[in-house]
Amino acid sequence: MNSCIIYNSKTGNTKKIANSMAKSLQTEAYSVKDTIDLNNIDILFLGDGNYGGNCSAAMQDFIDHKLSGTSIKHIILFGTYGGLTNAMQKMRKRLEALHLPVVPEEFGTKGRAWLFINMFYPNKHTLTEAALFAKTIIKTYAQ
Ligand SMILES: Cc1cc2nc3c(=O)[nH]c(=O)nc-3n(C[C@H](O)[C@H](O)[C@H](O)COP(=O)(O)O)c2cc1C
Repeated sequence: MNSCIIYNSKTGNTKKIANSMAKSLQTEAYSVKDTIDLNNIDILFLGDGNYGGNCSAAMQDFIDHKLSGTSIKHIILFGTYGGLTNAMQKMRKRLEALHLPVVPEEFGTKGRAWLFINMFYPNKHTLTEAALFAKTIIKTYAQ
């Protein structure tokens, strides 16, 4: 089964998580703004930050216009946030509204925001957790 990691990241936190997952799966992480060939992808990891309680406009556009009609079998959400996971919840609702195959498991973690908030996140520990999460997902769904 082929997997792919796609993220949006305005200040770099979600990108770090995406890259850690990619390293553990020996693949690459792509920005949502890249031109990505979604053919032959079975498992898609999709991640973003939380910006005012929602994911980015770029991610909203990607979900709404790029995923329907592909043969993706499982979509796994991940994200970073200052305090709340509501952007991930909105991503999930958006995917579900389009009947896209988002799985229950997700990975969310704190990301550095505004000066001293979550100053040391993501860190070595959370990056390792993200890598382990990605590996567990592949074991679960790549059958
Ligand atoms: C413009 C902006 C708005 C944000 N709004 C929220 C918010 O409403 N709730 C929250 O928990 N975090 C909020 N944050 C914090 C980010 O979600 C957090 O720093 C996240 O790790 C950013 O991901 P990124 O570095 O990949 O862009 C905001 C950050 C920015 C820059």
